[in-house]
Amino acid sequence: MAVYTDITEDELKAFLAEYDAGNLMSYKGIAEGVENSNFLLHTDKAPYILTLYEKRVDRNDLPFFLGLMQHLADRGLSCPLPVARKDGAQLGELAGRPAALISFLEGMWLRKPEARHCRDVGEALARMHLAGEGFALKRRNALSVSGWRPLWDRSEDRADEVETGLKAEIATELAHLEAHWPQDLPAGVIHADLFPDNVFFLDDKLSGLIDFYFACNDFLAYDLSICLNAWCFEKDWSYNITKGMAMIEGYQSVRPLSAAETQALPLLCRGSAMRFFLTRLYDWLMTPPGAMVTKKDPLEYLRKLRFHQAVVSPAEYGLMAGEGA
Ligand SMILES: Nc1ncnc2c1ncn2[C@@H]1O[C@H](COP(=O)(O)OP(=O)(O)O)[C@@H](O)[C@H]1O
Ligand SMILES: N[C@@H](CCOP(=O)(O)O)C(=O)O
Repeated sequence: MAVYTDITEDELKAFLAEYDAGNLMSYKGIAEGVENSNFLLHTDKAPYILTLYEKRVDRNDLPFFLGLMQHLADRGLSCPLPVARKDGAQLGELAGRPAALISFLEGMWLRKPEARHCRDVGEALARMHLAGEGFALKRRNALSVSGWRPLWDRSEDRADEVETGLKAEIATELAHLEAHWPQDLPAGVIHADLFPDNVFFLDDKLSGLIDFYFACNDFLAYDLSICLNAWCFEKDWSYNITKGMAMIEGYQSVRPLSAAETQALPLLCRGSAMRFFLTRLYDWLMTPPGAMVTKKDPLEYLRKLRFHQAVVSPAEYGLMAGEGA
């Protein structure tokens, strides 16, 4: 559950008085999510999402996230929009936290995505990459290769509590990734967390993307590797090549991959598996018992990482022969 900060009706009414968003009729905390506190509000005008940004989100990054949603929506991408206050600001303060009112996006996330949904996600990801062009603000990816070691340093001593031998295995993999990480691939604004819970579908059609709070500038193909990891494995951690093929095909129908991106895909998939393994491991070890958040299993990403380590050709992800040439 992710409601870290509680709010009173009076506080909320005072916050809403700064907006032209109607009169409050009801509000409730949203259980899903990890990073921030989210509430669903109904006013006599519309439903809204209220997000209180918690300590892991740097206040200085908020203009990037909120500005990006606006930029993408202006270019036709379906995503939530920050609602401007009467004074024009997109950000206010509530219960001592930076807070924003966000438009409500209709739809639900898919618990059991199929290959055709993966195709839609690939296509939407590529559309997002194109729509991100020209966005003036920049944000470095703090969770790319240079960010992994500091994260690992904080967990490494206790890693074997999660699985015996983990400490040595991850140390070797991290050194490999640091030594071989690509230097020069097409880059731009990436979502960086486009997991199934961040993609909404309505009547079996993709209705929009949410949760831009890890968005940053990085290699575009790295974002695709994150989606392959998040969408194309089964519950037993086996890779579903039909889903992978559909996702890559959807992506390439909008933005074809270059030969360099295709060649880099296995390594990028290893890297993105490492990234989610490390953040999950850290949370797994550090979150106090009883915290109101559902911890995610780091071992899921260890199994995925091992799959990628055994990949010898990008074709194993479902790329057709000759693609990306
Ligand atoms: N704009 C939105 N429209 C509709 N529902 C939303 C919207 N933003 C968030 N939600 C709901 O809140 C949940 C948590 O939001 P999310 O942004 O993923 O949180 P976090 O950043 O804390 O992980 C989502 O799974 C969804 O149910
Ligand atoms: N997608 C990440 C965790 C971040 O969760 P979100 O609710 O912000 O999408 C993971 O699965 O480890």
